[in-house]
Amino acid sequence: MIIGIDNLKKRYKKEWVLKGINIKVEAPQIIALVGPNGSGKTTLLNCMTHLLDFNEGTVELIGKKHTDPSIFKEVSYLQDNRILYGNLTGFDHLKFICSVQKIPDVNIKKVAERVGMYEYLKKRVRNYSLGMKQHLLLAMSIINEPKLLLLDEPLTGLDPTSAITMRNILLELYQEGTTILLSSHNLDEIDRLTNTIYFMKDGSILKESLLKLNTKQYIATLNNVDKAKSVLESGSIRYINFQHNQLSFMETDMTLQTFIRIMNENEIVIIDIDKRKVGAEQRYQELFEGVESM
Ligand SMILES: Nc1ncnc2c1ncn2[C@@H]1O[C@H](COP(=O)(O)OP(=O)(O)OP(=O)(O)O)[C@@H](O)[C@H]1O
Repeated sequence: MIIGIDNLKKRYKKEWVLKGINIKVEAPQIIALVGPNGSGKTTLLNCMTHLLDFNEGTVELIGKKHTDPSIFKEVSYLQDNRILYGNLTGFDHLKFICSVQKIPDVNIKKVAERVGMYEYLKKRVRNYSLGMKQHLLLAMSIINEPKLLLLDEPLTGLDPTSAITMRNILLELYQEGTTILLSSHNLDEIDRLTNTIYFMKDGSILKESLLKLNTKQYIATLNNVDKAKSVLESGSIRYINFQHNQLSFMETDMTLQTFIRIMNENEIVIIDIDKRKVGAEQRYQELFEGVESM
C-alpha cells in the first residue's frame, strides 16, 4: 500500500478539523487535494507525515506506519511554510539533506539542473525570489528520489514558466513510479496533472470526489425544466441544476439517447444541448459555489 489512511480524525481543542478521512492508494498515481481555505488539507498532510498528532485512525505510507522514521528515505513532503535559511546557499541546503540521508553529492548537480536552479545554486537563499525558493524546496523534496511525494501548495509564487517546469517534473516523476499527492488551488494546473481529485470540505473528503473527472457532461436547455426534474427524480436519475431553463447530467448517470427518449416520452422540448468535459474548476463550482447537485 502506498497510502493507507483509515478513519483519520483530528481535533484542535473541541473543533474536529479532520472528520474521518479514508484514502487508499495501491499503485502510482497523481492525486490532487482540493478544497476551500480551512477545509483541512494542510492538517491532513501534516498528520500523514507525523508533524501533527491525531486523535483517531491510522496512517500507513509505503507499507509502513507513518511514525516509522525510516519512511523518510522514500517519502518527501514539500511544506507550504517550510523555513529556509537565508544565510545558507541552495547548495548548502541540498548538501545537508544529502549528508543526513546518505545520498551521494553528485545528486545535487543533477537535481539542480532538473529543477532549473543550477545558476543560483551557490547564491545565498536570502537573495532568492519566491519562485527560486520554491525550486529549492522542490529540489530538496526530490533529491532522495521518493516513492511518495507530498506537496502542499507547490505552485504558489511560480511564474508560468516555472509552473510548467514544476508540472513537467511531477509528470516525469510519476512516470518513473512516484506517487504524488498535492494540494493546490490552481485548478487549471491540476487539470493538466491529473483527473483524480479528492475534494475536501470541513474536514471530510466529499463522496462526490469519487466521480472521475473528464467524463462527459451534457447541458440541456428545456422548455420545462421543472417537469424534467420531477421525471428524472421519479426515476432516481442524477442531474445537476443549472440556469433557470437548463439542467445537466453526466454520461455516467444517463446516456444522451436515454435522456432524449425520456424527454420525448414526457413531451418536454429540448431547445438546445451542449456537451463538455468536466474539469476541476467546474466540479469545484458545483461542489462549493452553490450550483446544486441532486
Ligand atoms: N494550530 C491550530 N490550532 C487551531 N486550529 C487550527 C490550527 N491549524 C489549523 N487550524 C484549523 O484547522 C482547520 C483546517 O486548517 P488547514 O490549514 O488544514 O486548512 P487548509 O485546507 O490547508 O487551508 P488553506 O487552503 O487555507 O491552506 C481550519 O479551521 C483552521 O482554522
